[in-house]
Amino acid sequence: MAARQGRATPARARRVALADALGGVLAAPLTALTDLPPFDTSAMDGWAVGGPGPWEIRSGDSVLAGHGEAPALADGTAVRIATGARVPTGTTAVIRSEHARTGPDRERARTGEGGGHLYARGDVLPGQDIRPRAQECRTGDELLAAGTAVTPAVLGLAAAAGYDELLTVERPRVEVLVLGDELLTSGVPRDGLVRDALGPMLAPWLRALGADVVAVRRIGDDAEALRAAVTGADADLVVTTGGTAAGPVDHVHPVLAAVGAELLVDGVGVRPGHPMLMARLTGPGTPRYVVGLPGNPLAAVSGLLTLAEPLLRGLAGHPTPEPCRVPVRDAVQGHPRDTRLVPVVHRAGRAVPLHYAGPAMLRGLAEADGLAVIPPGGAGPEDDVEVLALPWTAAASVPTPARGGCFT
Ligand SMILES: Nc1nc2c(c(=O)[nH]1)N[C@H]1C(S)=C(S)[C@@H](COP(=O)(O)OP(=O)(O)OC[C@H]3O[C@@H](n4cnc5c(N)ncnc54)[C@H](O)[C@@H]3O)O[C@H]1N2
Ligand code: MOO
Repeated sequence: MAARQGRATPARARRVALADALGGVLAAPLTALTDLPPFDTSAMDGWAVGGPGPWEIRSGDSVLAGHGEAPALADGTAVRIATGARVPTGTTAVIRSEHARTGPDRERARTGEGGGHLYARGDVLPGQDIRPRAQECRTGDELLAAGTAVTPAVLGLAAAAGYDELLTVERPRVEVLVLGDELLTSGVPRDGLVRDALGPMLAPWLRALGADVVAVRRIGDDAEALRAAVTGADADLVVTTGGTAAGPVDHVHPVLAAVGAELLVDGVGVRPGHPMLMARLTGPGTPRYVVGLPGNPLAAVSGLLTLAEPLLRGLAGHPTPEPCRVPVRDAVQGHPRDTRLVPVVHRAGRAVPLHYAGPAMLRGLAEADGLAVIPPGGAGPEDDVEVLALPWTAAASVPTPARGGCFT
C-alpha cells in the first residue's frame, strides 16, 4: 500500500550538476548525446598503417590523443599513433609498438636520408586495435532507463556520453515531529524523563532512504501544536513519533481526524509497531502523507521500514528491491497472530537472531544488519525467512542466486 501510494504520486524532476547527482534517481532515460567512441580511436600505442606492409614511415609526424584530425594515410604508409588518438582516414589497422620493428630503408640508408620502413612481427588483421566510432553507442541510444540509481559509475558514463547535468527525481521532502513531554535532548535520564532516541536516529535514516529532511521538530504532548505542525509542514511526508496509541496524551489520531486526513493504514498485524499508521492529507498541490510511528523506539523502526521506506522509495522513484530470504540459524518465537520483526545479523549465510529485541530497546538493532520477518507462530532453525535490509547494510549486500537470498 505504501509503495503503491508513493509510485502513484507524480515525481518532480530537477536538473543537477553531475557533481551533485550522486545518490539520486534518473527522472528520464539517459540517452547518448554522442557516439561512443566519438571517432575511430587507436586502442594502443604504436603505428597506424594503411594497407598491407611493409609500410613507409611518415616522418616527423605522430598522431596524439586530443589532437584534431591528422592528414589521411596513404596505402603503404605508417605513422606513429598514441592510445586514444583519432586514427587518420585511410588507416586499416593499428600495430602495437611491441608487435612491429622499424628498419632503415636501404636506399635512404645509402643516401643518409634516414626515415625507413615499418615491418610487422606477425599477422596484421584489418581493423585490429582500432575502436570503431559508435562501438559502445550511437547518439540517441538509451543507455540507462528512468529510475536508475545514480552511482559513481553512472556519473562516469553520463560524463563520457556528454552530460554536464542530469535530470533526477527531486528528493521527497520530509519533516519529523518528535512528540512527548518526557523527552530530554541531552544528558542522562532523570526524574522520569528519558532521552529522545528517535530524533537523532530518524533524520540520518530517512536521508539514507533518499529523503531531504527539512526539519526535525520537538513537540510536547500538545494537540494544538501538533495540529499546527502537521498542517503547516512544507513537506511531502510528515513523520511523527509517539502518540499513536489511545492514551490520555496520544494526540495523533484525534489531530488527523480534526484536519480531515484520510487514514490509509490504521494499525498493522506486526510486533513491535502495531499502532503504526499512514494518512493522506488532501489539499492544494500534490498529496502530502503522514506516517505515524509508535513511540517505542524499535516499534518506530518497524514502521519506518514497512511504511515510510516503501512510500519514500516510490516518491523518490526507486524501484522496489527483490525481497531477501535467508535461513535463520536459531528458532525464533513467534507471536500467536501477528508477524514479528526481529533484529538479526548475518553470519556464515545464516540470519542470527539478536537479544534485546523488545519494543523499547535499540541494543539488538544497533548490532543488526537486518530485521527478520517472523511469521505468526514462529520460525524453526534453518527456516527461510524474509530479511528487511537496513540502509547502511543494504548497499553491501549481494543476492545469492541459488536461494534468492542476500548476504552481507
Ligand atoms: N492500552 C494499550 N496501551 C498500549 C498499547 C495497546 O495496544 N494498548 N500498545 C503499546 C504499544 S505496542 C506501543 S508501541 C505504544 C505506542 O504508543 P505511542 O505511539 O502512543 O507512544 P508513546 O505513548 O508516546 O510512547 C511509548 C513509549 O515510547 C517512549 N518514547 C516515545 N518517544 C520516544 C523517543 N523519541 N525516544 C525514546 N523513547 C520514546 C515513551 O517514553 C514511552 O515509553 O503504546 C503501548 N501502549
Ligand atoms: O507495537 Mo508495540 O511496538 O509492540 O511496542
